[in-house]
Amino acid sequence: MAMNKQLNPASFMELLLDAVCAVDSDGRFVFVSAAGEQIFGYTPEEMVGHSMLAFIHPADRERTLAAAGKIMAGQPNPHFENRYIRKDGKVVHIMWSARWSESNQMRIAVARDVTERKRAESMQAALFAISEAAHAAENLPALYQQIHQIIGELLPAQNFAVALYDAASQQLSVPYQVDTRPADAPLTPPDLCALGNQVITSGQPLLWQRQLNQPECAAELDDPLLQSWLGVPLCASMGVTGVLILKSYHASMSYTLQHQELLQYVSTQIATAIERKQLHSRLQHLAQHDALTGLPNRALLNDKLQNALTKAIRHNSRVALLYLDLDNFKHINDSLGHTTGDLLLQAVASRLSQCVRGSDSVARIGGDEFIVLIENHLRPEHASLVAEKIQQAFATPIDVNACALQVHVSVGVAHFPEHGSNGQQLLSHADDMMYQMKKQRRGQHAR
Ligand SMILES: Nc1nc2c(ncn2[C@@H]2O[C@H](COP(=O)(O)OP(=O)(O)OP(=O)(O)O)[C@@H](O)[C@H]2O)c(=O)[nH]1
Repeated sequence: MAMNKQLNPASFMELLLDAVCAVDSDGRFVFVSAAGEQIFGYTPEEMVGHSMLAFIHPADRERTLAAAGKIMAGQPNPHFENRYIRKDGKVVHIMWSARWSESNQMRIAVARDVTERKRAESMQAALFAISEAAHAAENLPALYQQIHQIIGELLPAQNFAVALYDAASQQLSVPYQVDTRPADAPLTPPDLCALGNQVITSGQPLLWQRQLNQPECAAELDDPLLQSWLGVPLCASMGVTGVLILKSYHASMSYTLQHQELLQYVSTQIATAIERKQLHSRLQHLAQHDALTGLPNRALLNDKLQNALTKAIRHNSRVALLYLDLDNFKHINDSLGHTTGDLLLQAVASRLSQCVRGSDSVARIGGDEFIVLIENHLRPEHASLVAEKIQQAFATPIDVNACALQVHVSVGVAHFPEHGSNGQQLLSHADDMMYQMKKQRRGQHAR
C-alpha cells in the first residue's frame, strides 16, 4: 500500500539553503526563513521587526532603497546584488530575487549567499587590473599607486607600502608608502625594514596580530598604535624581489590568514608587473641617456627643448641654450689615452651639472659637445651669467689619473624667441656662436 504522505510546504521552507524573506512597505523584516541565520549570522527572531537598512552595508543602502522602490512599483527584480554586514562583522554578498505582493503589501524575496563567487570574481578582476596597469601605467610610481588601488578593492589597505630588495647592495628600499599613522609620530622607512627583511630572507609571508600576543620580533612592533602587520614576498623570475606590506592601526581591524592568502594570490602578478615596468624604465633610461656620463642624450634633450619651448610660448617666457665644446679634446685622447679621455668627459659632465639650477638641464649630444638648457629666467643676461660661471668653473684644472688637466670650453648662446622659433634653429644658432668663439680662440693662440 502506498504511503499517503501529507505535503507540508512550510517544512520545505526550513530546508531551503536560500533564505526566504518578507519585508513590509516600511522596509522592516516581517519574515525570515531558517536559512537566514546561516547567511546573515542573525536568527530570524533577531531580524524580524527590524529595518532591513540596519543590516545592509552602508555603501549599498542608497542603491538598495532605489531598487526596493522599483520593486514596490511593480517591477520584479530577479538579480539584485548587495552586501550585508553579518552579526560577526563580516561582509556577505547577497543575490536577491524579489517581487512585490500587492495583496500582502510586502516584498517577497529569496536571498542567496554569493560571497564566494564574488570573491573569485574580484580576485580575477584584480589579476586582470594588475596586468592592465603593467601596460598602462606611465611609470613605476604610477604603477605602485594603481597596485595600491587594486589591493584596496580586495582587502583593507589604508596603510600600504612596496619595499624592493636590491640584491647588489643587499638593501631594502621603500619606493611607495602610504601611512595614515598620526603625524606626531612620523614613520621613517628604516622602521619597515626589520620585518621586511625577514620576509625577504625567508621568502615567506609574515603576519603579526597584537591581539594574539605574538612576540614582538622586530623594533617596529614596539609601536603601540600598530595592531597588525602583514608582509607578503614579491616573487618574480629573479627570485624574491621585494615585499608588499599592509598595516592596521585600528583595534577593530586585524589582518588574518584570509587576508594573507588574498595578498599572496595577487603578489606574483604584482611582482611580474613591477619587474616588467622596471625593465621598461631601464630601457627607456638607456635610450634617453648617455652611457658614459649619465647625462640626457640628444633625443631627451630634443624632448626637453620642445617642452620648454611649448611652455615658453604659453607663458610668454624665455628659453636659452648654451652650446659647449671642449677645445683640443682630441689631444687628450691622443696623448693620455681614451680611458683618460673618458674620465675627463665624466668630470666635465659633473662640473657642468654643478653650474646649473635644478630646473635647468645639461645634456651630452656628441663626443665632447654638451648643451645647457636654461628655463625660467627673465632676462638674456641670465644665460650669459651661467656661461661665465661655467668658464670660471673650468678655470681650475681637473684631476684625472693623477694629472691636472686644464680644460678650455668654447660656448655659444642662443635665446628664444630672438634666435629662432624652434629647437633646430636655436641649436644651429648656438652652434654657430660656439664655432665663432672657437675660431677666435684659435686666432688668438696662432698670434
Ligand atoms: N675618450 C673619448 N673620446 C671621445 C668620445 N667621443 C668622442 N671622442 C673623441 O673626441 C674627439 C673630438 O674631436 P674634435 O671634434 O676634433 O674636437 P677637439 O679635438 O676638441 O677639437 P676642437 O673642437 O676643434 O677644439 C675625437 O678625438 C673623438 O674620438 C668618448 O666617448 N670618449
